[in-house]
Amino acid sequence: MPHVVVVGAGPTGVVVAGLLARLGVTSTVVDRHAQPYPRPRAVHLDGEAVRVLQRFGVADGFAAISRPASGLRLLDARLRPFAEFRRSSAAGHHGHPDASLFDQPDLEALLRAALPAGAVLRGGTEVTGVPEAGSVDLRDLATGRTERLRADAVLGCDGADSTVRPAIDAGLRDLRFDQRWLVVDVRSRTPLPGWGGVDQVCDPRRAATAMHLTGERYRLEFRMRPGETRDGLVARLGELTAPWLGHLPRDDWEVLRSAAYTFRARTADRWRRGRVLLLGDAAHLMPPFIGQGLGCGLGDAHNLAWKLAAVLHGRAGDDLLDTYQAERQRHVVAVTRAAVRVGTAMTGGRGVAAAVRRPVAAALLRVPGAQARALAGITTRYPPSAWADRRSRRSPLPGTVCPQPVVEAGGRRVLLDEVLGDGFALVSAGPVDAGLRRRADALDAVEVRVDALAGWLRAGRASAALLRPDRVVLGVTPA
Ligand SMILES: O=C(O)/C=C/c1cccc(O)c1
Repeated sequence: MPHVVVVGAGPTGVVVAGLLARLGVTSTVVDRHAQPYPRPRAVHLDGEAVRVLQRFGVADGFAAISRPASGLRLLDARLRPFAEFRRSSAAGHHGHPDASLFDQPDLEALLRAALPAGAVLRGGTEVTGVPEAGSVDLRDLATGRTERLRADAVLGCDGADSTVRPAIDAGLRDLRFDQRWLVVDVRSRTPLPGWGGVDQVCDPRRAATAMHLTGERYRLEFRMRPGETRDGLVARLGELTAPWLGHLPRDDWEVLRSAAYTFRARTADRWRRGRVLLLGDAAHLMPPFIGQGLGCGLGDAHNLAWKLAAVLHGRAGDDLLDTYQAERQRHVVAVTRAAVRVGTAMTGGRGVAAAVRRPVAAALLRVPGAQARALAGITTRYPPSAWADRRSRRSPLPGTVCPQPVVEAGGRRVLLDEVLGDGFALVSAGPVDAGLRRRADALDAVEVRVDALAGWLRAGRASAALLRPDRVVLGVTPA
């Protein structure tokens, strides 16, 4: 059975290992840390990312540790909202709420507990070398013992300071954003007033972020000024947090974790050398202002797992792996630029510029469709030209992700992906042409009639769609 070494046991590493195990590829997941990383990290996933967690097998577990969020608001320096991006708590396009908030330690515990037997986690272990072909050198940090492990592929999921990235001679392209922020997780016994979403305070003197995570936990973030240190700001936490916590007796709330981060926008200039590939923060860094960093890592895992499994099982050539960076980098860079736009709105301009921003942004956001465009770049859409046949190109669906409605199966109502399984799928609400069926047969696709997809197919001028294992549309029968 093919075996992969995954470097980094954060959510992206654990999820890619789990997805590979479902596809018959075993893995060793190594991490320098013996325990999950304790500093404040990701807090938000959109519905598409939760759909990846569903594939991994923890959709219900995630629902239990998260809550749907109401969306994102921009506030002025006096905390008056001037723009709002609303999210519904109902299931959206992907069958899950469009925005969910959670505490990353809860997510890491959930993922690790659900890691399938084919994936073995080894904490307290570092990678000392990634030779080109077929193996990885490891060192146990407690004993110093070294070992060479067989690896048909190596996946660098080892974050911003990746050791795999330099091993494939990848550099980082600067997408022009560098700011120091203090990130603080707080527990408050008294519920804080709020609207259930994320508040971004657009104040060039001290931009800030505030949100309720789950239960008694809240996340607050503050831009650091030049010369400020983490310890200096932590000492002034009472003053910084006063707008949110100032009305509470001091022993009503406590700081759970705090850390200073440099929020950066970067993309690796290469994501792959041979069968050594980068995922998540090892491949891209984005500021957190639209909560998309971790979701992009999970998207990388979803995109790559089925391709790598096909290559390692000998069902596809290595050139299939070329499509990984081609598809993901373009999407992630668009998301990163959207995050930088929000960050610039929060922190840029002083005096007249800051005063003008409020009415201009409010007017712009009243234009129909402007809210969607303001966060444009977030919907996954891969360029289909490389793999869509001529007939399919008349439809806008190839390259987009199929929705996930609830369907009836075996007398139960379940989410569509549960019926489609882990491979290719042919979904229809009308005729399937012979060409698409031939393609589907060659890919061993399951065929399912899904009346709940009729509206989506009709809008896409199609009666049937062939889906990849990551539910991206490969081709259609034109209607
Ligand atoms: O766009 C949304 O609905 C949420 C954005 C978000 C989530 C978490 C953290 C953030 O800084 C923004």
